[in-house]
Amino acid sequence: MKGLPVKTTNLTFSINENTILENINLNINSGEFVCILGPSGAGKTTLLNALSNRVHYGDLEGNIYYGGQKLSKNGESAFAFVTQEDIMLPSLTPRETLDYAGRFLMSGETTKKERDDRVAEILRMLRLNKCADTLIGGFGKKRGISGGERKRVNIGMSLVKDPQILFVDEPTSGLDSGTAVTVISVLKSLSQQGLTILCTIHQPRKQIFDMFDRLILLSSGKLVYYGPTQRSEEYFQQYGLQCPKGENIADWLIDLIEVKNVKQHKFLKEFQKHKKKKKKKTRKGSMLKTKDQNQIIPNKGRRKKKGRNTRKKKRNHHKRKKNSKEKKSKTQTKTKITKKSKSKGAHHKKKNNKNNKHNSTNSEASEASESSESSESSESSETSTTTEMSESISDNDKEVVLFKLTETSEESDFDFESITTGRSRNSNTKNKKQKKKKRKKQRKIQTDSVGTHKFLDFLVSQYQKSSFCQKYAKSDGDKTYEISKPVKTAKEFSKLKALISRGFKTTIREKSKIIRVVQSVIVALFVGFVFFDVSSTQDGIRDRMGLLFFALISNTMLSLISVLFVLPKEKIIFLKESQDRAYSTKSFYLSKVIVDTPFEVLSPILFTLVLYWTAGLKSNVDTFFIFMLCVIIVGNIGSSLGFFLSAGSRTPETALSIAPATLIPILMFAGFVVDLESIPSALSWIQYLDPVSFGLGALVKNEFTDLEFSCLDKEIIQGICPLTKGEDILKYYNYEDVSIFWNIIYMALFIPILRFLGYLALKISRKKEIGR
Ligand SMILES: Nc1ncnc2c1ncn2[C@@H]1O[C@H](COP(=O)(O)OP(=O)(O)OP(=O)(O)O)[C@@H](O)[C@H]1O
Repeated sequence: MKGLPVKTTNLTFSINENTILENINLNINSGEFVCILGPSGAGKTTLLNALSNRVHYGDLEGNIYYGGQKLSKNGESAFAFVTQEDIMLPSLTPRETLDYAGRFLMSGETTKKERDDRVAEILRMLRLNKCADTLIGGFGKKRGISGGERKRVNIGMSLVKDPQILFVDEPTSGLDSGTAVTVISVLKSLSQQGLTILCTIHQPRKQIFDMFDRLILLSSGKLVYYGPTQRSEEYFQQYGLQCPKGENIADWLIDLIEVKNVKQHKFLKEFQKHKKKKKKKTRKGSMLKTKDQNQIIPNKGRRKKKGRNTRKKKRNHHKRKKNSKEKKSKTQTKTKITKKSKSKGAHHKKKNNKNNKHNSTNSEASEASESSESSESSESSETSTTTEMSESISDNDKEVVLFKLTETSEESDFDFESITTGRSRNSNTKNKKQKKKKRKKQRKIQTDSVGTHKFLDFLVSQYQKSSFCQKYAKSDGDKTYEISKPVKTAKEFSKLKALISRGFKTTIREKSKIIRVVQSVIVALFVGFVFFDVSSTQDGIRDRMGLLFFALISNTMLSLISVLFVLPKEKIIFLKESQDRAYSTKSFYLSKVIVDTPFEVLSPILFTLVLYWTAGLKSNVDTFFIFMLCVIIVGNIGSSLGFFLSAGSRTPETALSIAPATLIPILMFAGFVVDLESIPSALSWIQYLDPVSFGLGALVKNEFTDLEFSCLDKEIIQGICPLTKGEDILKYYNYEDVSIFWNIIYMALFIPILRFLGYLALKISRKKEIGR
């Protein structure tokens, strides 16, 4: 396996001015196993989608390079995406699933033997040999292979085309911890074989977390950390943020960066403590020792704080005196240092720049420089950390705000100490009312995310300046890779053949269409016995018309419903495979029509054979075949309508709920329920959009022509039997001028029209869902 490196520069993604990803710089080497971690809504999936060219909405800015190149037209063949949902056909086995994926995605020149070998290799790599020939199951069918095995089949489907980068969305979701470990270890072994793998993950246990080479830590679309997974803990330690012993580092990291986390004050407290500790130590001696002019900034801040701290002064006169003295001395010191450090600061800056240059050209040296920074922090560790913080303060207003949080708190009641300890600073105040008021305010502050946002901004800007960022996110990175040539997949006709073969296999195994055939026989038997040997009396006229109407409507409904229960689910698979450019919409749609049609011919034939003779309709060969033809056409209209509704609906549920709304006008305007002559002229045009109205016209004319009727005694009115000739009946019901031939043609025209509309709906749906 040959992996490809991925590099992003200032990747920013926004939807309607809402920034989802902000300035993401990454440099992922080939063969690395990278984990994207962050709280819910952090932008993990969006980042994965952006990297895999799956965002077809919003504004994507910045650059993405795959193997040093921007994405070319055919470049997508270099990567594969494993969706969070295991979308696959339940009535296929893992081996068949991978084989069909191979027929769509592998090179058109691949022989069957090569494809079989590749499938066998993937089954072995993913440890799926045991269940290779078991039906996948699930998805409304009986249970088949396990959840972990399904996940691995899902991964396997992406591997058939031999990608260089694999994007995996939440591979462990819905799996128990043991199965999750198995899935991740399979991915790890793939990355060890050279494949670059990026995956989003939710709350991984330690064992899983440790398997990743690199960690992308996101919060609110911002990069908080990108670097080696194993060094993430060490990175945050330098800010006094320490994962408690025994706590899962991944959980701790998510808690740390979650903006709305009310527990966040815990980290602020840690951070505050750390800052104060460093400040104290720095104050003791580092001020004069340091050569960096930036270090005077905290003192500047402190000076301001003291100037503003009027309440404290009132409370403690003695303290105020001391403070005033300190202030004086600090101001003097500041002046001294500013003068002294002007030249030395410039020198130091130069030195830093030099180091940075060195870092970017030599990764080993960069490591050294980075560890020198860490050792700086261990040697005079406190000094170094304070330096980093003060740099951030002086360089960026945002951080100044962060540092001011405690200072301004005394004015604005933003009191970290009281937040973190839960005790009021004015604990000596005896006024209970005041205390109560204060506690109320504190509770409000705890849930306020302003502070945590600033805390996050601090972490983000701190990361931007860190050597980790220079080394892992912004460096030139891996140069040892080879870009595979885009794969030219099989011809569309071969894919159509594969789709038809898959369609017949799944239709027969799922028995959906078999059920449709059986249903039509049962319905025909039932209706045949209700109308058994329909009479030729006056009552028989209405019965015959009812029977003809019912034959048409029942076939429309049965075929419509049989499609609605199957196609929307297959549409999900179609959309998934279209993302991978497996085949064209035309091929999929055509294969569905080809697989559906034989069942939609067989069912009406069996229906007619059973019903026609049971009910005792006109015994004439022509009449029989015209009846059969009309029922076949109407059955196919029902399935075409089902295709249209399924293709145009987003979910199977929507398609099912729209179906009755389309059937009601078909029933109303067919000409049996309501006399079409009596319909208001404003609505009467609808009958021409009702295929059943044409069908009923053809069948009534077909049945009643040349048929003789008699009267029972009770039906004779004033000694006359009103309707004895079929022609009189046709005249009475306004079917006299109907042409059987043209009515059948008009009715049959609905099939191509609805099929075409279905195709358009599917194309539009594909465009909407996947952007092409
Ligand atoms: N199409 C969209 N339109 C509007 N907002 C969107 C869209 N897609 C994502 N977002 C928003 O972008 C943010 C990031 O979403 P994303 O799904 O990438 O987060 P996530 O980290 O993967 O979350 P989770 O772990 O819960 O899946 C969310 O606030 C989400 O509401």
